[in-house]
Amino acid sequence: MKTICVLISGSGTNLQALIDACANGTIPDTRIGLVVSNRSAAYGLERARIAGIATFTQTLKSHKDAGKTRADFDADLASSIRAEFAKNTNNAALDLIVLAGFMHILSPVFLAAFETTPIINLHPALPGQFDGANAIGRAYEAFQAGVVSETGVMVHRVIAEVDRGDVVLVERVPILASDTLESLEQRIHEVEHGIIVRGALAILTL
Ligand SMILES: Nc1nc2c(c(=O)[nH]1)N[C@@H](CN(C=O)c1ccc(C(=O)N[C@@H](CCC(=O)O)C(=O)O)cc1)CN2
Ligand SMILES: NCC(=O)N[C@@H]1O[C@H](COP(=O)([O-])[O-])[C@@H](O)[C@H]1O
Repeated sequence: MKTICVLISGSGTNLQALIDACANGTIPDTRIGLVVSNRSAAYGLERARIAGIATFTQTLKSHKDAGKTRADFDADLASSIRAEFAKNTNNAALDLIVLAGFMHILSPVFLAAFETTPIINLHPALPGQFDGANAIGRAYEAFQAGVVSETGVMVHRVIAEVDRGDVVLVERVPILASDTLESLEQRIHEVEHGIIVRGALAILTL
């Protein structure tokens, strides 16, 4: 049995895709041992609770209010993940960390704490294009400006440089002249829900 940890910040539709894939065997012999959010209002936390998955929340605001730095946040996040994961999985091995819409840039402090655990991220852009937040909106604007003719979604390994880790999987997504930002977002989200499952499976079966 493989055991994974999923980090989220929002609605958790990609988390739900992973929950469903583990439940229906698309990702065989695998369970999600812990869901972690940096936002207490993330609906993905409710999705986890409905699925009977342990959750943990740590917000940057709470650390800043306590006079702590981003480095403190990342160090505390790493140690909390290890402790909460062990507590909720009976000390299972942590086989994979998946960033599923996790909107916090992880520092080398965090990455060093998990140097033997693969960490992957879902990013709604093609490699080398639109790194960072709001990638879909920037791709849409670039299309309107005639700079790009398509966009995509990738799953990549997480390194210190944001969205520049080795690509695990990538899928191109067309942008249509008739597209609104909302229709493009919908098309991209549908691709995300598949590629995040295939990306996790690719790493778990190495
Ligand atoms: N070290 C890494 N950390 C993260 C990566 C990565 O590749 N390396 N991927 C991101 C996910 N992501 C894009 O895929 C991303 C998310 C958020 C941001 C960002 O600018 N975050 C701001 C806060 C934004 C907010 O709270 O709304 C910040 O961290 O200050 C950039 C890229 C996850 N982390
Ligand atoms: N840089 C990463 C990034 O921008 N991720 C974005 O966060 C959303 C999370 O949705 P979800 O909470 O419904 O899974 C995803 O749709 C993805 O586009």
